[in-house]
Amino acid sequence: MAIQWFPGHMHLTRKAIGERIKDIDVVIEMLDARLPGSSANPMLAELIQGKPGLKILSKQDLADPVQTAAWLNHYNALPEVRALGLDTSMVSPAKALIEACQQLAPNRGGMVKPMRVLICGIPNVGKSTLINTLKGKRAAKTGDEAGVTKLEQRITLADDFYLYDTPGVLWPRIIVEQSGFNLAASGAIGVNAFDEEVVALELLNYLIPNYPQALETRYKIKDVASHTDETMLEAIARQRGAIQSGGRVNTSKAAELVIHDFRSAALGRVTLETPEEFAQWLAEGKKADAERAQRKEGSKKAKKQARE
Ligand SMILES: Nc1nc2c(ncn2[C@@H]2O[C@H](COP(=O)(O)OP(=O)(O)OP(=O)(O)O)[C@@H](O)[C@H]2O)c(=O)[nH]1
Repeated sequence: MAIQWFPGHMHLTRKAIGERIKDIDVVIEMLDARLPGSSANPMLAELIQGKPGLKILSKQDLADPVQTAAWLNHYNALPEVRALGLDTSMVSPAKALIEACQQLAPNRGGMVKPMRVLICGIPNVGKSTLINTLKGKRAAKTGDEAGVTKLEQRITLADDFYLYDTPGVLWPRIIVEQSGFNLAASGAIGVNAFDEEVVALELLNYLIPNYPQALETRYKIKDVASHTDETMLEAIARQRGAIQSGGRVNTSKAAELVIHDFRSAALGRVTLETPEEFAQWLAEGKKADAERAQRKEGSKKAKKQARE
């Protein structure tokens, strides 16, 4: 799925992270618990230069708790990585966050230096919400520290614990096609950048085998398993009275409804990818990407030869 990126912003963000990273002890990456793999930024690994990482699965109140546990286990099994699930219902997430960072970077010159933590995440993942909760009364915003860009803010979480917000936006180049659909369904991508009907069909394609009960309960449609994504979208349109003049079903309206119901958890708590599924999509995506690059290189060579 083609998505409009903003290379200018990206460049500034990469530069700012590059400048800041040498002073950082731990990098927090916020991920959407409904799509942890797709909301991750593969480029981050190369930017953070092997610093320990804390993955925060945000919006866990909207995600399938079984899958959130599976993703947390998956990340916690990786070296130099810890993972935490959070949502806005946690009154005081700072304690868990500080503890996890201290476990990841216990020896910083005998604890004399303060802990410096950088927080990153794709748009809409809940970064501002978490930062505002963390700020509470201890808010300290500084833009005048050497090397701190104007956009960057520093939050003092404890006397010896500083949290730096990444300036700008860090978008990945999406090589997993399914990730584009899942990001669009989650609300991370502006509505003008994708076709709602295509995204709703992909969503239904995942929900029919994985969350049939959720569809049956929400839309009062029996025998969900007998439906394809297209017949399901039509059935939802009919069920909800989304009918155009002439009696044709309004699948565009139904698509809007399905996406809204997923985002608001009216369908219940749903996760769109398991660690195993995402690993497989990623392997396929990388293979297709390499083949594309090879074809491009081949056609470049052929054009060059034709010119000579
Ligand atoms: N249900 C639920 N909604 C959340 C949670 N955290 C954030 N949200 C909602 O998600 C939306 C995006 O949250 P923000 O905090 O603005 O996300 P952001 O990552 O700062 O987004 P940008 O400002 O685009 O970078 C808002 O509507 C929040 O209310 C959560 O834990 N649970």
